[in-house]
Amino acid sequence: MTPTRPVPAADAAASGGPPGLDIVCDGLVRIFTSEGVEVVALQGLDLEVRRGELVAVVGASGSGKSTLLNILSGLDVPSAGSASVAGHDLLTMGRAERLRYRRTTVGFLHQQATANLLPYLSAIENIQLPMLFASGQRDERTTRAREILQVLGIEECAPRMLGELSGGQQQRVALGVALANRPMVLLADEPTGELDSRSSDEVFGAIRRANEELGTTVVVVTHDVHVSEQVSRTVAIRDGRTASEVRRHVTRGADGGELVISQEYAVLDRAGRLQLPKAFVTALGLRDRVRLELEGDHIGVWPEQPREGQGEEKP
Ligand SMILES: Nc1ncnc2c1ncn2[C@@H]1O[C@H](COP(=O)(O)OP(=O)(O)OP(=O)(O)O)[C@@H](O)[C@H]1O
Repeated sequence: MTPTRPVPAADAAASGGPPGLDIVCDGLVRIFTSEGVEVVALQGLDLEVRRGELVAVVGASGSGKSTLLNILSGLDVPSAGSASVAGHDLLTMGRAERLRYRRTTVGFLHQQATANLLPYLSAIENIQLPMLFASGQRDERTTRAREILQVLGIEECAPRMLGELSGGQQQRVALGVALANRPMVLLADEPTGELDSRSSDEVFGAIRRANEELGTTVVVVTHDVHVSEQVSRTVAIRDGRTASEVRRHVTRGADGGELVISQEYAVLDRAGRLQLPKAFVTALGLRDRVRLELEGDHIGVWPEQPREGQGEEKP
């Protein structure tokens, strides 16, 4: 399900990142201070995304999803840890590199289409606008904008003003703006959050085509189960850490039809920590300490038992 395609031109020259990986976050920490109170939004988050992958990020409100996207987009800087995107070190890059990075390496799609669009420009003019800040001739910009409109399935919208477009069409034009400078990575924050299910399908279909036909690596934050179930990897964030992952692949069933197999994994960080799923913790009443036992090919986890003859352990 994860295609391998040509690297987008805008950042093909970027070097220094691990081969085949577009995003690498290691022990990422972001602490906000608000009115003297510290809020730890990310507490040692690890994440790797391969070139050309389409990954969904899910998690409860306040778990740190937007904080992660803001860091990956170059808008915000982490407090500690390391993060690199397409070979750019997000902690150490200077102002000029950060500006170039935000213009050409990453594209950002917001929940509200209007955040990416100017109402007094047509759809194609909106898509051409970010290209003015990168290199290229006028003809080249027009050709590329038309190609993008075609990939996103909205060629007929080229001359229309925003008021003449449906919500789903506006969001696809906004996606075109995010893709205008051929970014290596597209970051989308709840891109279907304000749309009905038909428009949501159209927008997510356009994101998939950008991933498959333009080779753009995509990270999409979503609460939309319909979206997260359509990607090969969904990463769940809990309390500022990547807690678990669902991987899906398509196989053939006994009747020859397509069968989607999905498997949930807990994420083990470099220090050996993992978060047990809440349902498992509740089912066995686990708390404070658990007993571990190494078996031949797995580890057993048991609730702590009072020691024989001693009853409850004293503090
Ligand atoms: N600028 C800020 N100042 C102080 N605290 C912040 C700031 N930005 C985020 N936070 C806090 O950091 C935590 C993570 O917030 P974040 O917006 O990343 O969560 P989220 O998973 O995107 O939530 P939602 O799904 O509601 O958008 C929250 O406790 C939030 O209140």
